[in-house]
Amino acid sequence: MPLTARVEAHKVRWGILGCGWIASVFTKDLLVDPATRGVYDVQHIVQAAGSSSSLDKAKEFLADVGAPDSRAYGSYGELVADPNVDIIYVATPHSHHFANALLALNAGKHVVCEKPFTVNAEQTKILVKLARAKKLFLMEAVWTRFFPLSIAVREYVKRGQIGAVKRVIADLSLPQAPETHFADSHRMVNPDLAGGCLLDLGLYPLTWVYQILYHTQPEESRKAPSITGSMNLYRTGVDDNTVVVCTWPDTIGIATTNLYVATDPSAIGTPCVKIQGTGGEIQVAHPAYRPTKVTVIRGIGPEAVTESSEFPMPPGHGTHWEADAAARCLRDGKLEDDMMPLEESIVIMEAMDKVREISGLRYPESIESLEQ
Ligand SMILES: NC(=O)C1=CN([C@@H]2O[C@H](COP(=O)(O)OP(=O)(O)OC[C@H]3O[C@@H](n4cnc5c(N)ncnc54)[C@H](OP(=O)(O)O)[C@@H]3O)[C@@H](O)[C@H]2O)C=CC1
Ligand SMILES: O=C1OC[C@@H](O)[C@H](O)[C@H]1O
Repeated sequence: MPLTARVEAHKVRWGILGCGWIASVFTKDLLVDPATRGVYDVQHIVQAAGSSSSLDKAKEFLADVGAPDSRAYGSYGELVADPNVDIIYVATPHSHHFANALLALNAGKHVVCEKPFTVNAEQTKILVKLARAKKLFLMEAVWTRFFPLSIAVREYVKRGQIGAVKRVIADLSLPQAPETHFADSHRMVNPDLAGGCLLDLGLYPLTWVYQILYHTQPEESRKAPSITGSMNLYRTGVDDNTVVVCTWPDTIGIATTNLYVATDPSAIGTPCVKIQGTGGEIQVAHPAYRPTKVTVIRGIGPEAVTESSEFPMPPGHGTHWEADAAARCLRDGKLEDDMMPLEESIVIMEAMDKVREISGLRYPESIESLEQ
């Protein structure tokens, strides 16, 4: 038994806001015994779930995920008012994150909010300011950052194992031609729900660009890059093909996303992230949001040494690591997590704002609104 097992685990009581697909994945992950991933210092309790549709939906959700005895609510307002809930997980469409996170913070709850944090950077800044004023924990749920694989890759880069990184190319393209995959009302392509591939999928290649080229820098010397980019717009007006170019003084990151082509067309684990240094390259196998394999190529040319490492997923889908990180912050009285700092969420939101501005993609005023 590990030494840490003797210390009582810190228990965190979660309230799930919105009973859709990712809420189900996340809640099931909360219910996985943390010991199965070597975690002994925190534990998760699914205290309650709230649905804006109906009480029955919340009850069915809880029964389906395996928490039938947890408290069900037929509104988000009732959920955030539950005194037995410590932290709210916001799992609604992009368009609703700002209002839902505000609701939870104003009710005095800590918040983990699904990606992208909000529709635009100004909304994120308002949430950050409010959370700080109320001394509440706040985090964007970019689960990939918390994977042991991501931590290892950041370490390789920091230790200079591939020399100076001169370029990161990252892609998340899923062949889901919207004409055949999504009704125009679906959250992926519906402007009223802040759809489009940049906010939904592009956030992952951007995550790779930033967690390598920005996050690995000492905090005090992190600088936002200059941003340019381009988009194709689908018939509903949201993007279905986007490129973001992030330029720092001595390195460049390119993040791409597309709803028609595939990063990994023959499903052989094609690299979705290429971290290219003066002394080699790190390749992360598709998919950028849930990778399990990394290849490090040391050297360049015939002498190069190639080594692949697998990072098998422990029981669960993989969103549990971000939950563990949030729980530790609550235990330690920290208001944000070092792996997904609030300032970095803002910088990435600003990059997405910039490309939307260049390409003329603006969502309806009601959801771009800063009104609280
Ligand atoms: N981390 C990850 O891997 C993933 C993250 N996501 C993110 O999670 C969020 C939700 O995505 P997903 O779970 O796929 O979406 P779903 O459509 O499956 O679920 C969203 C839920 O939000 C609630 N909701 C509130 N208002 C609306 C509205 N106007 N229209 C539709 N739903 C509404 C509904 O729950 P109720 O009726 O109970 O209130 C609905 O079930 C997005 O931000 C997305 O980017 C999505 C997939 C994977
Ligand atoms: O976050 C996500 O990751 C996986 C995708 O399939 C999904 O659309 C997206 O929201």
